[in-house]
Amino acid sequence: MAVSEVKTKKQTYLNYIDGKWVHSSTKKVDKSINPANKNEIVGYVQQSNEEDVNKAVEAAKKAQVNWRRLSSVKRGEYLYKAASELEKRMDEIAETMTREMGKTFPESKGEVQRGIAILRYYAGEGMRKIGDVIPSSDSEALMFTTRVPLGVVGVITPWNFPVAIPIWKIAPAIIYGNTVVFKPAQETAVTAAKIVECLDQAGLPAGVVNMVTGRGLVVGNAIAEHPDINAITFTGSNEVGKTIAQKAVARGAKYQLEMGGKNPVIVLDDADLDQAVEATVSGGLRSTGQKCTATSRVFVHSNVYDEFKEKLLSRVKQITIGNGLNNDTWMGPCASEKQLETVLYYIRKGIEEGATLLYGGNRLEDGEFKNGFYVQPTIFENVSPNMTIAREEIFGPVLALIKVDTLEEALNLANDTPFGLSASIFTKNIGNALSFINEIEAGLVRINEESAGVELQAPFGGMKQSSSHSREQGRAAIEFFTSIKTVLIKS
Ligand SMILES: NC(=O)c1ccc[n+]([C@@H]2O[C@H](COP(=O)([O-])OP(=O)(O)OC[C@H]3O[C@@H](n4cnc5c(N)ncnc54)[C@H](O)[C@@H]3O)[C@@H](O)[C@H]2O)c1
Ligand SMILES: O=CCCC(=O)C(=O)O
Repeated sequence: MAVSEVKTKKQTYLNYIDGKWVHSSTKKVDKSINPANKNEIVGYVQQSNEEDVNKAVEAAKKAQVNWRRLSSVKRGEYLYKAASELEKRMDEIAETMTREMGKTFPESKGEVQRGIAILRYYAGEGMRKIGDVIPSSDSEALMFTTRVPLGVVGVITPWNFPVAIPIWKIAPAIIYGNTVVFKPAQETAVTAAKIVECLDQAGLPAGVVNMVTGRGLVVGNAIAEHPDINAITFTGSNEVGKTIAQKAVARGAKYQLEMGGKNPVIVLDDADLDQAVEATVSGGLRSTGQKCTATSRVFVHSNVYDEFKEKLLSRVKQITIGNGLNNDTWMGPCASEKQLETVLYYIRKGIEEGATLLYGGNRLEDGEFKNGFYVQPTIFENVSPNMTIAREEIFGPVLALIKVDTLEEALNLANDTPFGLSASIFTKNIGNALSFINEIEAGLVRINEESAGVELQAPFGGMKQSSSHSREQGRAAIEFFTSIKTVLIKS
């Protein structure tokens, strides 16, 4: 909700433009609230407009030349310092993340640790090679490739990994010599401001990273359309991603999209069922199912279906739900009321379309849950491939069990989706594992491991409509954030 001229003891977080913390031109702020208790305000964040984006782009453009002329080794030193700043504030920032979007404190802390490791990884990247010598057909010539930054990069991020995703975009962008205009999800803009504080504390030159918070339709759109933003890296929904791609193409900007998933797990009859159950629960329900890599569809071989189902139900019944700051909470609330409504919509849809609700399905509203956006972990069976819950991304703690008789049937059904982000199989048979690796349409292929979880040094991204076919993280990031120059020198 927009609040004008708020007078409050809660901290108001500002935009960060040209090395300074500044109010937005609108003088309006949004409340960032705690999904575990909607009456708790975590902070106020700027509700910015196009004018603020213009100022940020101007600052980023001005900073770009000096930044790109600095050696990448020197640029890396700023990232090492930012990592140390983040490390000093690990608990505080993890707590803010839990308060702002609900994931449990240990998960938040793990994510901040991941952010620190990403910063250090890309700091080291400043010392790695950026080109190759290629033989020329002219024996008198030297031919090689080098890489140059793209210029100003727009970074647009979602709320579900409010530390890791911004850092895995901003760190490679700046190590390769780009400057950044960063627009975090408004739901987690306080956490984002704290990351930017760490970059500021690291002494990053003014204008290298700028942050403008606000609504997607206003600030995000202004970034997508700005003629001086040379590239946009976006993570979020398919709906928004596609509009950004169209706007980028229309003005010749480079773009990168990481979007949704409908991630399958296949459990064959030779699987270790305890391992498969644990991975399904962890991959599907941690972070309240709000990961693009979350398990959503579980294809179980008919020979072990009943046993798997019983084990799964008994494990899910042990899940403790509550405020993510409580030590004994395993699953926190949905990140927002909107997200809770989306999850409840899909649960209703599943029931209406004839799936069998095996467990959960309800909002929790009594006692400690009264003011939060809590939903039970939910399991459906008798889900047919054409049902909405088998086709659309839910982004909540909902699993659909589907019985199959063969690996081939499981693969056909698993691939029957527009998405292709992550996929797992549980089997002890190497032949089945190899068939899965070859046939599954997913960017992340996991054998006897949950569908969620990403290693920062490895390429990350999806096939089909889960991504724009590029990859983030690890060395793969260089492909998006730089342009290749092929140089030929002759005396
Ligand atoms: N593949 C991945 O790596 C990955 C990771 C995390 C989340 N996601 C996806 O993100 C979605 C959930 O996140 P969300 O609800 O924040 O997504 P979203 O698309 O609503 O928002 C993402 C970002 O885009 C901004 N935005 C919204 N409308 C915009 C517009 N018209 N123009 C420009 N920017 C706009 C938002 O303010 C936010 O910063 C899910 O679909 C999930 O699968 C994907
Ligand atoms: O939500 C998308 C990112 C997924 C991720 O980082 C993970 O699965 O750990």
